[in-house]
Amino acid sequence: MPHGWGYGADNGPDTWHEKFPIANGPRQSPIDIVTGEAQYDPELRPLTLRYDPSVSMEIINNGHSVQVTFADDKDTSTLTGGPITGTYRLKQFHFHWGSSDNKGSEHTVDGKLYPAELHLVHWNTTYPNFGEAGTKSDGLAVVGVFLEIGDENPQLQRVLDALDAIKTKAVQTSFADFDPIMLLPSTLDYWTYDGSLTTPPLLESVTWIVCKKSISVSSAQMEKFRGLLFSAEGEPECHMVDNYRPPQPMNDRKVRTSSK
Ligand SMILES: NS(=O)(=O)c1ccc(C(=O)NCC(=O)NCCc2c[nH]cn2)cc1
Ligand SMILES: [Cu+2]
Ligand SMILES: [Zn+2]
Repeated sequence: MPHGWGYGADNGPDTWHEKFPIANGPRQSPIDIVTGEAQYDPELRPLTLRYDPSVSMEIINNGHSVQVTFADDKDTSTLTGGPITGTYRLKQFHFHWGSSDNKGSEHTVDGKLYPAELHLVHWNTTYPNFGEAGTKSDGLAVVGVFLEIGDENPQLQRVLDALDAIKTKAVQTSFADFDPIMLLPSTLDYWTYDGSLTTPPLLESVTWIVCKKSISVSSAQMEKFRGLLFSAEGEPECHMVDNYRPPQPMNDRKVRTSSK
């Protein structure tokens, strides 16, 4: 996957518009969630996440994040309900994090940055595959979960224990029987808005569903994420940190919330 974008000074978020002009589009992500302006919508349904751990496949360092991929050729791991209609299939989850505990999330809440953010990426099964869905305004749905410094999170530990095997870019290893439901907070109240992928190609095809409740991560666990490298084996080491895009203009969008 030879391409130039990244999070450095010369290829970071402020340069992405050069190759991806949609970076200045009307429905870009992430955003700052202004809680006082979020509108309660009684028509929003509860999220229904039905995940089957047997379809987790690999864990990959793709040069931007650590990603766990799922077999998505059947309706085995799905998202329904919430703000979406129809069935969306889980394709992958990944994280964004900072070089220190005071930053790292992509979405912010009343200006607050969290140390990390988990993204569970789903695509609308009315389209034939993820690639096609990515070109449709209702093609993708990403569930975002904030990580907050606190107790060590045992559910995360299995992901973190795999990181030593995928330290450098483009390395992957098998990662079977992982149930991402274990990574979700206890209650699934959420904010939702129409947005985009937060990395190139920045496609404006994402219904964002950001959980109000965070999950815990210890500072020591955060250090494990920071041990990953953006760089490939044999290249000068560049630690994978601050792989987050800052909040983008809201323009004329509204954030709705599932609870008062
Ligand atoms: N942060 S986020 O908004 O949740 C998100 C951002 C990008 C993608 C994506 O799917 N992006 C193209 C792609 O196919 N990405 C994998 C292949 C790849 C790219 N670079 C290295 N491997 C999915 C979710
Ligand atoms: Cu890439
Ligand atoms: Zn992401």
